[in-house]
Formats: sequence, structure tokens, C-alpha cells
Amino acid sequence: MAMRITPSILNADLADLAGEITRIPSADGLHVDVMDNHFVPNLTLGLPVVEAIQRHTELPIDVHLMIDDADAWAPRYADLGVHTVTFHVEAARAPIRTAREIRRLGSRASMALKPATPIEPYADMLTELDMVLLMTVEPGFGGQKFLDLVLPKIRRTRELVKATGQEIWIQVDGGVSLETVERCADAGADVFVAGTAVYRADDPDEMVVALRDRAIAACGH
Ligand SMILES: O=C(CO)[C@H](O)[C@H](O)COP(=O)(O)O
Ligand SMILES: [Fe+2]
Repeated sequence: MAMRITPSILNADLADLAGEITRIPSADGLHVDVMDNHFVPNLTLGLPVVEAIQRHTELPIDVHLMIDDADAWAPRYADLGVHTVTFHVEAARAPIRTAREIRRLGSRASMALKPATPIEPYADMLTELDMVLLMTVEPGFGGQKFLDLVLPKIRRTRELVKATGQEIWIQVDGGVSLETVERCADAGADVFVAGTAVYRADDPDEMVVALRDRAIAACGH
């Protein structure tokens, strides 16, 4: 199973995004955190900035929407032509329709769950998704401590994904580092967001490679 590292630019120098992106050529994608100060108590960036980032990178862009009214906003990001659009199920009124709309517009559809949101109620809609994002911190801020209590949900999600017979990626986001990446990979994750670990490293690209190597070594599924 391929292991992918998608660094978050949340803790990069936001005034020099173009420069920061060139520091991680080995990344498998670029994770962009969109926050609206309603769904989470923090405000970052939106459509115009994502559109501008697209002009500066060949990396697949993975947009993580932490915003209310996900049904209305997610298709607008897919419309930009980004690789993946992730919306939070807690912010969606019609997650199946929204996932289908993202796919219809040509992006991969992904749904995120906060740490306390169970996966079981969504088992039957997994086939509508290309990726599930399991938050390993409460969304809103970079640099938080990894929540081990999410590990059983990662395992359960891997079982449910296996049962579909489809290739649905499982992404973890929050507190992923050299210390925690193995636990996530062993539990069944195959896409890893790392913000602080990558952008606070002396050599961010070396860290991307090191995280991927550890994930591959620990892959227990
Ligand atoms: O979605 C997020 C926060 O809500 C970020 O992607 C995440 O926190 C990455 O930062 P770090 O690796 O520092 O935890
Ligand atoms: Fe994120």
C-alpha cells in the first residue's frame, strides 16, 4: 500500500507561500487548511489564495475545509480543479450529495470527522468517497498534541474500507510526527498530514522522506 505525505502549510511562512512550497519537492501533495472562524475558532485563507497557490505548484492540492455550510462551499473549491476537496461531516447537511457534486466537478471527494465523531453511521456511504480524513486533534490550530484515542477509529475505518472492496484512502491530520506516524500507519492510515513536524524541521524535505519511510516500515495492513 502506498504511503503518502501531504504537508500542511498552516505553520509555514504564510507571507511567502510560493517559497515555502518549493521546500518540499518530495511531498505527495499540499494540504491547505481553510478556516472560517465559525466552524473552528480560527481564520486562515479561502478561494482566492487556493487559486493563487495553484499557479505556483505542480503538487496535487488537498483542500481541508473547516467551514460551515460545507454543501455550498465544497463544490466551489472542486470547481478550481484541485486534486481533493475534504469537507467536515459535522458541517454538511447533505454529505452524499456534496460528495457526488465534488466528484462530478472532477476532484476527489473526501469527508472529515472530528475526533469525537464516530465512523459507523457513515459506513454505507464510504463508497461515495475517495478519502476519509480522521482528525487526530480538534480542528482549528496547528501544533497540537496527537490524540491516541483516535487510533481505534482508524482501525475500524480500515476494516470498513476493506469491506467495500474499493481503494479509499484514510488520511490522518493533527500532531503527526516521527513519534506518532508509526501508530497511525499500523492502525491503517495511508495519507499523513504533517504541519509543524515538516515546517519546523531544519530540512522540511528530509522530514517528508523520513515520515514516509517510517510509515512504510510500520504499515501493518
Ligand atoms: O487541520 C489542521 C488543524 O485543524 C492542520 O492540518 C493540522 O493541525 C496540521 O498541523 P500540525 O501537524 O502542526 O498538527
Ligand atoms: Fe488540516
